[in-house]
Amino acid sequence: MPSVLRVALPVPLPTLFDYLPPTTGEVKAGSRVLVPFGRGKAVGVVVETDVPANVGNARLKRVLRVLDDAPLLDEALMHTLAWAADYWLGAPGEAYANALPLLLREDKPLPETREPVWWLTIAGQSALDAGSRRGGSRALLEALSEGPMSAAELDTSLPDWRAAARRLTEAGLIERGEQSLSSTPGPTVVPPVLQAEQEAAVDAVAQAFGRFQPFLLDGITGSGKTEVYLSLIERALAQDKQVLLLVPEIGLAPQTVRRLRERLGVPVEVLHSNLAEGERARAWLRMRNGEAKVMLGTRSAVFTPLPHAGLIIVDEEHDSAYKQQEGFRYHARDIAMLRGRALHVPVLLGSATPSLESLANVEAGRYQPLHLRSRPSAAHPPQVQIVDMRAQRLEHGLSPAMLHTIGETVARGEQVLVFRNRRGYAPVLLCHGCGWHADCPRCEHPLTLHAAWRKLVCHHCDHQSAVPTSCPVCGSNELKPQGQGTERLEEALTAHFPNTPVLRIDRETTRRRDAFEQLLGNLQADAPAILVGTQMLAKGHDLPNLTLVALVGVDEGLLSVDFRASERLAQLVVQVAGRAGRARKPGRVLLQTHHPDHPLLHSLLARGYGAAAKELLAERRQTGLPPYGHQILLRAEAHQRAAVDAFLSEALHALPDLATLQVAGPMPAPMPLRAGRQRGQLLIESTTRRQLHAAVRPWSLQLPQLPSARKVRWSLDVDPIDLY
Ligand SMILES: Nc1ncnc2c1ncn2[C@@H]1O[C@H](COP(=O)(O)OP(=O)(O)OP(=O)(O)O)[C@@H](O)[C@H]1O
Ligand SMILES: [Zn+2]
Repeated sequence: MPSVLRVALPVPLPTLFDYLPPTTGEVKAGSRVLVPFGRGKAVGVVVETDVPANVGNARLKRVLRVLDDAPLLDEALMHTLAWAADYWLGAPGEAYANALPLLLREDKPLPETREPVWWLTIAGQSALDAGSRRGGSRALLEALSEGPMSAAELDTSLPDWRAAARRLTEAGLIERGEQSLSSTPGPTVVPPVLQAEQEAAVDAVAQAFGRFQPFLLDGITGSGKTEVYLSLIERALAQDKQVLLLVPEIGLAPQTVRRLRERLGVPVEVLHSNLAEGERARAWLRMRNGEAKVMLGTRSAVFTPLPHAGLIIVDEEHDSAYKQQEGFRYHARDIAMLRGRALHVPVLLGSATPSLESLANVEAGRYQPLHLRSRPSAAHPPQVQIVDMRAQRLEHGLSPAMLHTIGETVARGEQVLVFRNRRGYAPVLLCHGCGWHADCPRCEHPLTLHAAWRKLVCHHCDHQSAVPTSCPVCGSNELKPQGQGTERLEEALTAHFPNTPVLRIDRETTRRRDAFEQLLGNLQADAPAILVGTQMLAKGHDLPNLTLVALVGVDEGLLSVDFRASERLAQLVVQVAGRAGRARKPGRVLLQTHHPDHPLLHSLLARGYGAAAKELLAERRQTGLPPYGHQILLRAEAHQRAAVDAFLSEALHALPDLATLQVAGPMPAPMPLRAGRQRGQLLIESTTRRQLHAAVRPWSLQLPQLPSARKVRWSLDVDPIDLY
């Protein structure tokens, strides 16, 4: 057998591919290579070198070109990726592809790591003096008249600058060049003096520098977790080490970047899906080269190379955004742990509402707990009060008590957050004559009415249709919106409080880049306002004049069949409530419900998240559910129900019949039809992870060979967080 290179290619197949090495030169694991693949070419990552081939000589092809002289992915990262691909039972090639920004998965030279900057040309200066340009172009000329600016700077000061930059570059009025990052000013903000508990947390983590140790920083909302991160980042920087800070959402990034830049006085790299590909690749490479020290990013940033690793931080570690829901279905919190272990650095998870998984890890002694129990800048965390909605006359879903308190708050000149986790005007359009309601034809789920768009929209598959003027069944024209979405609440609150600005913040109003920041920027710090929004508003924002949080319509979470629904609801309630009273003014939280006696609400409100989480954990232990039991979910979908059933039953037959495995299904998915596809699943559980993997790993390789596998789309989800 000839010795070959084993290469990961970005295809959804459970294998690596063998290629003959190039005729000259040496290739190292972690380097990218261009190889012939199918009828074309592909860029892959060399996983192993000098291994005996798995296939016969005749079928082996030779690598076309080696793209990297030195490995792009270092040994520690390669090791983590191999482990992760095996654990999540993904296609290994997809795991390696996830680790690289898109631009680095192409057959192109590595981009320059210096940041592009724009400056005025002489012609540009004259155009500005002559006042010959208007609008965005003029704004950009004016901004650059002060001196060159980088993309990142322009992003913060002139959100819509890109189109103008293109026009002005073409007209020769501005020019693009590159500048290295050394010219960042030092810190501009003085850190607060840490409180004793913050200090203790910082010391504990700092003492673990240089070795792997997981920590869970369990600190109430507003307790200063971010200050703990900042102080630790400073300590790591003082030792010339790199830090990776993960946040769950892009929405949190701009605020946090600003806070980091002001405090640390070093360049802070950013990596999230809203960036241009070039910027993502540059940020990744600057960390890889060691030029940059701090990386702030969302889920996929967990793969950032850290040649001088000092610390990994996962903020809001309970957030489900850390789980990738397609392709390589990894969990970034778990990858962070793997990386910490491989790099010998501490990993700090932080949350006001830790996941039950992390709490169980503390209980088992695997994670060291750290606590922050008070708010340094406020007297008390806000109290949550229940508003019983039963038998109340509701005005667009708002009870009189709720409206009254909102009125009092804005009359004092303070701000209110009305939380409703549903976009649109109303979740259902119902015929008052016969009871018909508008359903998505592709999902058989109610369509959401969007009043401003005059459309019915499916929130599961995006199917859209016109709003009927009369009922298609009985012809009645009494079609009534049922229930409230944020759009309807905005309308109702605007009508009820005509003199107070009402701002809606949800996926629709924040579609544009930076819209979220701008909306919040429009809030005057000392003036009254009502914010209406979805969970985008649940976390990470500090609005000092916000003193009332009103939660409406969280009852769905109390009634859900998903075993994680209670945990999610508890987290959401506590996080949203945490937005109230963060500065000196005391905060209040009202929760409006039809189930005032629900046990979860009771323990949550009477004894707090920690106590509620303990009860939920006890239930999970009793029922053998995660984190005490372990699950792998096989999902399948097809246009025909019969194809789904056939595949799942063949899959079930192929599964070894072991006493250590419990199998549920085949069964329809909780949402049996979605976007016109029939969906089904098979849930495999075991009390030990090892046994579960030992059984499922060989089985997963059999699945593509099953006769019915070609007729369905299927996927395996290890530790699924959504069973739908
Ligand atoms: N030691 C301190 N002294 C004074 N103010 C502090 C101190 N630590 C934090 N703060 C302030 O308290 C507020 C909340 O802090 P921070 O944003 O770090 O909390 P957090 O725990 O990350 O919040 P959340 O989880 O709710 O987003 C901020 O305005 C911060 O500047
Ligand atoms: Zn649909």
